[in-house]
Amino acid sequence: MEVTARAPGKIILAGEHAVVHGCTAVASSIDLYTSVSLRLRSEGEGTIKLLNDTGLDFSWSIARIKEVLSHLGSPFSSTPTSCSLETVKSLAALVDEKSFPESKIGLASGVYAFLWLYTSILGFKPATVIVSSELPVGAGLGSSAAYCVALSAALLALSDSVKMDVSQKGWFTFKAKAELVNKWAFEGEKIIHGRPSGVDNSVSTFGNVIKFKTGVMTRIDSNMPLRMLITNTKVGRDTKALVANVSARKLRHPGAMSSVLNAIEAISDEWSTIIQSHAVDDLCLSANEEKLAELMEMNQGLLFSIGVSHASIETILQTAMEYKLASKLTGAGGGGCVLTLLPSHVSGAVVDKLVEELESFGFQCFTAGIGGNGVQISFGHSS
Ligand SMILES: Nc1ncnc2c1ncn2[C@@H]1O[C@H](COP(=O)(O)OP(=O)(O)O)[C@@H](O)[C@H]1O
Ligand SMILES: C[C@@](O)(CCOP(=O)(O)O)CC(=O)O
Ligand SMILES: [Mg+2]
Repeated sequence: MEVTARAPGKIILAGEHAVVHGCTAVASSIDLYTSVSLRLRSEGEGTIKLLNDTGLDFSWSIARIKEVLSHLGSPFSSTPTSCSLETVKSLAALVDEKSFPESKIGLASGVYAFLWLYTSILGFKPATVIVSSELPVGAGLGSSAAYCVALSAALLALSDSVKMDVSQKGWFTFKAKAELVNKWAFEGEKIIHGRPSGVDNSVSTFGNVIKFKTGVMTRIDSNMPLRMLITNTKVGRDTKALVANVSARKLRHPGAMSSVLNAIEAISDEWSTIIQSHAVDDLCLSANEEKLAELMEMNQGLLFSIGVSHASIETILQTAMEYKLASKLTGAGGGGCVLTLLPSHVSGAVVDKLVEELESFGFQCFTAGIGGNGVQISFGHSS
């Protein structure tokens, strides 16, 4: 029995970090996916195997995994449950038994999340799991959420508690279980991020453009053609550390930080109003695009003030400014990706020139479809 699940990455248009502290963010799915193929194997082959296009290749015997985790009473697929610190330590011990390549040590938390989601949802069934991704990992495009969402969807599709019609052909949305997928993915994100807001797993599960505040997601019908250039600084960073640094700054300067976070929330609210409005003509559209550009500049300034920008991000902002284009970091910052708004009047030739200049610094530029599908599954399909 085999299933493949694919889940999209995301861009945060406004409100990253502030959303962790209860303020509104606006985010959109993008058409770059992480895919997870899960094949259950016969009981004779007593291992759980994880193959990953990031270069990881691990296999654990079922007997060893049971020894460490069976006291937890899994599977409990219908009850998304947090992984305790003590259990994370046990998972780390399982991973430490394998020779983990030093250069990939940042991926260890992804493997802990895998072991937690796998055993909680499927128990101790032998299987091979293959992960592949079109998303840069650790670059602000929500690779961690896409990974947790795709993993949760594939595991739930083959779990005993979910009865699926496995004869369905092609990709389809997992509507009936999307809420459950989202909740499990959030538990995986907690292992990777420490304190996720839930915006990334929600937009990856449900797709489209969303507004998100204190765990509540509202779908937004965007009536604006949104074009963004995405530039990857290729500077590695870790969301968990950046989120923790912002929380520490908030503890040191509660009054100032609360004003900054509220200002970011006002920007998110204005973003959502503008993109839902109908521009009656080109003049009105470009006025709206100018407002969004200003909001991006302000959001970036506020993100700088909470300590999550980076010299590489500033270089991109300045370069795009020479073309009168506004940018902001997206995701946790500290490196990772930057969004540059491409208003409708900007020609392909101008974009090409900007891309050439940015790539001459060693950055990588691309565009992506904004606001498409959420998680989808397909039976008997290999990615
Ligand atoms: N394809 C994947 N395989 C294994 N782990 C992954 C994968 N994608 C993401 N991760 C996990 O997510 C982490 C990166 O997440 P994060 O720092 O939140 O950045 P982002 O979500 O912006 O890419 C990685 O270090 C790893 O633990
Ligand atoms: C910084 C934050 O707002 C977004 C993090 O996104 P990413 O992991 O950098 O793609 C954290 C969160 O909302 O959980
Ligand atoms: Mg992440």
